[in-house]
Amino acid sequence: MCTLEKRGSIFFLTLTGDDDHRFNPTVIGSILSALRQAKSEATRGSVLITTSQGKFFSNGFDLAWAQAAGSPSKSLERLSHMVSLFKPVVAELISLPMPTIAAVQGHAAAAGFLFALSHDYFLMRSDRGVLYMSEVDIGLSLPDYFVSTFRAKLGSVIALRDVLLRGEKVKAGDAVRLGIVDEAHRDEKSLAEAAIGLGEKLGARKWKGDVYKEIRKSLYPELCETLGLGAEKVNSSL
Ligand SMILES: CCCCCCCCCCCCC/C=C/C(=O)SCCNC(=O)CCNC(=O)[C@H](O)C(C)(C)COP(=O)(O)OP(=O)(O)OC[C@H]1O[C@@H](n2cnc3c(N)ncnc32)[C@H](O)[C@@H]1OP(=O)(O)O
Repeated sequence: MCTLEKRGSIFFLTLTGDDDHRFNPTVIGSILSALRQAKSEATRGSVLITTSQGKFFSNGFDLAWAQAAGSPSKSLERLSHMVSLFKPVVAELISLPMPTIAAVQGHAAAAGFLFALSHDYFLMRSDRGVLYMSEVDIGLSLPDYFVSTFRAKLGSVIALRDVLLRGEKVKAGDAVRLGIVDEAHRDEKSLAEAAIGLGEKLGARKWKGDVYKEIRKSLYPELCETLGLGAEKVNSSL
């Protein structure tokens, strides 16, 4: 499950527990509620930092839950259901009226990688954890919003190929080199310190949340179309 706590101007969304933080309908629902709570409480200077406890940031959708459906067709229905449920999570992050930071302290695979990548800033520890899009290895196609997010966020065709078409397990140093991750930090403590430091620096700018989110959305027109996010009126003021 996840928790949301506010310390100063920073909202901390944490996937709790020492499991691999698989996304099933219950977990997805709790993440969505947390994001909507942060949105409702947002003020100028608010920032979101998302992290997890333990060895995993998230290992993606809960395939065991899908496979427990009792038949291949029902398993696919459950998987398709998770795909549909998770799309609003990405949409909330892309339209959240505050800067967002993913502090990835462990493995981020498949939908877990997508979750991290849906944040504005992506920080990772370098001593543990890999980024891995396993779909090509496990024979699953990629939903449209997965592809749109990666195409929006990864500027390099080499990175897109290595991650999505080659299923590379990418460590932090290589992820920085490929332009996937902003910063690699030697361990969990320095990662947390860096994420909070960045959050405080961004929060101090006191940006207007509705302007911030509309500028963010304007950067990713294909992704916003896939997510069904239209442009919204901004109350600009001088
Ligand atoms: C109605 C029907 C309509 C049809 C609809 C159909 C729908 C179709 C759409 C399908 C949906 C597609 C989208 C799917 C999304 C999903 O999320 S599906 C779920 C996918 N998830 C997975 O596949 C899980 C993938 N995870 C893994 O494979 C592993 O967990 C892992 C991430 C690779 C981690 O493996 P693990 O063995 O646990 O790793 P470790 O033991 O921690 O590490 C391995 C070794 O590497 C060393 N290491 C780790 N990190 C580092 C580092 N940063 N630096 C150095 N070394 C590192 C670690 O120490 C280990 O080394 P050894 O100890 O020496 O082995």
